Amino acid sequence: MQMQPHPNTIRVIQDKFAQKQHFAAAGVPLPEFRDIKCRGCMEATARAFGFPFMLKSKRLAYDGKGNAVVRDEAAMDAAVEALGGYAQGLYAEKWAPFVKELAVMVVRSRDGQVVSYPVVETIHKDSICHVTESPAEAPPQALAAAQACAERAIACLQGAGIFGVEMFLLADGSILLNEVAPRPHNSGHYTQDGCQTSQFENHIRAVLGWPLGNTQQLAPCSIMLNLLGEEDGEEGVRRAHDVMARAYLTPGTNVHWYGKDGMKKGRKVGHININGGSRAEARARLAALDPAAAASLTRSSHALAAAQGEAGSQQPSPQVGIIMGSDSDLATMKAAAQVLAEFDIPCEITVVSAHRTPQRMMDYARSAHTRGLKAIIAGAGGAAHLPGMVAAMTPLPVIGVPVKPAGAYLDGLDALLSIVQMPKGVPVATVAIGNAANAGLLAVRILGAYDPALLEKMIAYQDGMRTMVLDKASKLEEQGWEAYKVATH
Ligand SMILES: Nc1cncn1[C@@H]1O[C@H](COP(=O)(O)O)[C@@H](O)[C@H]1O
Repeated sequence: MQMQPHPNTIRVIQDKFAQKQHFAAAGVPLPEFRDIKCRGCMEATARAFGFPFMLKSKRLAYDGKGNAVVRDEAAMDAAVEALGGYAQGLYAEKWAPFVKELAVMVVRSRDGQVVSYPVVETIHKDSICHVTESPAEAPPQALAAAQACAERAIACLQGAGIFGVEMFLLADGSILLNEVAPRPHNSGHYTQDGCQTSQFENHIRAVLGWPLGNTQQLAPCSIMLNLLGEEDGEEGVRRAHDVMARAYLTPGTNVHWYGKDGMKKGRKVGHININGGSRAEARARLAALDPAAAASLTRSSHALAAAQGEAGSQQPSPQVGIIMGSDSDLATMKAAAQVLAEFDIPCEITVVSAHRTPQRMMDYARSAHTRGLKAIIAGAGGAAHLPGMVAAMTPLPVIGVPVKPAGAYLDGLDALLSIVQMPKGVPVATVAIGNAANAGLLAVRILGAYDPALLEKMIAYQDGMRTMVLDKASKLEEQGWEAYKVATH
């Protein structure tokens, strides 16, 4: 016999205050909340929660609608009015100082079986979901807590179908449930191309009483980019089409265009799903479509690192990327890394070949600025196209190092000319053949222009160089040219 949904289900789900009371009774972690019926309730809430606190409409609230931040006493009446007055049905929630917003799609069968999808991070723009990334970048314990919280919340409801569970990740790694949407949800759109069974299929399966589908993610990282109208009318359509045109050129990418009538600023008109073989690859692909969206993920990574006390527990993020066409260039290129180490500048170093790994070069160049790099040092020998091609695809400064490979016929002149002869519009700062140390020093100067402490170190370095030359000059003058021995360095 198939179970029917409980007759109260719709009421409980649509009334968010009732829904939260229900979750609280089931022990789901929630921000503190209270019913708001009058001005006196608002004043009591302000005393209990302090400012700011959230005022929420019990019904019909989504995409930032039906929510108001109450920042101080003077803002109380305006917030109530903005949500339609006390008679509308309001409740207040204590402010949750979250590090990230997480979400889990949970599917519940008619007989109460609950299956969940991976935990995603959601990033909002003007209170509308803009980007999701799965799996969310968060400590494993926090991911497990979010998954358990979402499943527990949905298990205690009585409806069948798919539910979007939105949560807050706090700085101490704990989870609070924010909202539950009883329907396919934006934070589950990635499942269409990123998981074994999409949220839509699982919704139908659950409602019909069919077996629930496998929720496993197919790629190591899946990102969803919402296409939000950037402008009203034709200009908005043109801009959305520009993003889609780039998506069609980007591997691992699927475009979903809703074909809605008309275009309005801020309106959801489609979404793009991106799969990547790694988080870095998926983010690089996103950066090729929408650099600002990719930057929002980078900012979120930094916020998490800061919350975890990055200084003590983790490596600082690299400021300079050193790349080279082959590991055979390392003997030359390591001088750049040595200089950066001398100046305490964290760097990353790897092999990227313009000819042997062109896709890797594109991914690297396009994601570099979103990952927090400030400059790139690129070295190669022979037909050394790496620095120029990277410069074509990154807004960061690129310093080229012409390498003279062992046994080369042209003594590195081929590499020098390949790197230095860039067309107007795409600059590569080129150092002398084999002089990777100078590339390192130039990177230090670029960073130092905006970092007074680093600038001081550079001044000290130059002072040290001057003192060293003056010492040598006086020794040469003292000892005479016949006795003087040139120190090797
Ligand atoms: N131009 C280029 C593209 N891919 C590798 N190279 C360069 O080819 C030279 C020889 O590489 P290998 O030693 O791997 O044969 C290296 O200097 C390397 O930068």
